[in-house]
Amino acid sequence: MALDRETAMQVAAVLSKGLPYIQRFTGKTVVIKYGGNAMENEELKSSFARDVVLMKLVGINPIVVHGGGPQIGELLERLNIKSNFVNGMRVTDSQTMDVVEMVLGGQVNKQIVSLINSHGGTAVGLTGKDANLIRARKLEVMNRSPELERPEIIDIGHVGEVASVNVEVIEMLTRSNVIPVIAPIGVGPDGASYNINADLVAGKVAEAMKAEKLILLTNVSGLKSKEDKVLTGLTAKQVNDLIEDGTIHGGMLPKIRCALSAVENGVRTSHIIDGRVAHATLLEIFTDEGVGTLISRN
Ligand SMILES: Nc1ncnc2c1ncn2[C@@H]1O[C@H](COP(=O)(O)OP(=O)(O)O)[C@@H](O)[C@H]1O
Ligand SMILES: CC(=O)N[C@@H](CCC(=O)OP(=O)(O)O)C(=O)O
Repeated sequence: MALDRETAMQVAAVLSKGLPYIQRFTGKTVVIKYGGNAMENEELKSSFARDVVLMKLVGINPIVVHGGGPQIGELLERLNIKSNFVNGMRVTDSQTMDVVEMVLGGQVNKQIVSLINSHGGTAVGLTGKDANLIRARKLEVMNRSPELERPEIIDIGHVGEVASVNVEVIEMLTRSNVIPVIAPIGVGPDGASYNINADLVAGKVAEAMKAEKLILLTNVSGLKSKEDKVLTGLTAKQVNDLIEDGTIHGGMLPKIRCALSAVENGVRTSHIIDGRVAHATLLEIFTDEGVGTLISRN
């Protein structure tokens, strides 16, 4: 479609403004966690896929780790299977694990792969089981209720944490210009599947790949204070205080913990941003208008 001269000039100006950012980030790895809550509608999903394709074309290595909590919840409900969360983690019995694997490894993963490919990228979908990409161990959750004499372990079933990431497989894909799209399912020593919170997987992949950025796309405008203000530039101590007084709870707990851990373990910056804003990823990378909460090493 031909543009009028004024619009064409604007496009040229915008592209030119992106140059310093492209120079800064080309050759760098950016891990993007695409949360199930940020997959609100087709338009948003499409704009996310276009952003990822554009990043790859200007020499950035995007790695997508996706969630799908609401999508798992929907199918569980249709199947009349009850689901509970402890500390932001889904209690996962064997039946629930089957549903998690179907929804994350099948439905959600392939949808994202297809979208990226339909916009001209080359995406390949994997779960942590492919080439032992994500080795997992059972996650132990402690009940520290003051009513107990001593903390007790709560068994939340087939829920895992990341034991290791097979960096070579990711590098092999990115070297071949492929965009890896990873579903957060880990494999145990005995070959069993583990349901892992997608933020945890994204954080560990970012650490293992020594990523420049970890971007966590969610459905809020950032980490918020009690007064509902978006907070940025937080220290580990401030974050712990906010957890203790209950300001940070639910799904934000694993998110903020892995954002902190990532910057403490070699990732330059972590960002918790609003995935409901169209082109949120581009705004974060190619402008100074980064939206949301920034967590950096210093
Ligand atoms: N202090 C906080 N600031 C912002 N969101 C918070 C906070 N504490 C809890 N939350 C909740 O965390 C949710 C984001 O986590 P989650 O639902 O797991 O999203 P995602 O699917 O993107 O991982 C928000 O929608 C919000 O309800
Ligand atoms: C253990 C655990 O809670 N796993 C998550 C995995 C998906 C996920 O993390 O999805 P979002 O990022 O969309 O929340 C779950 O079962 O919902």
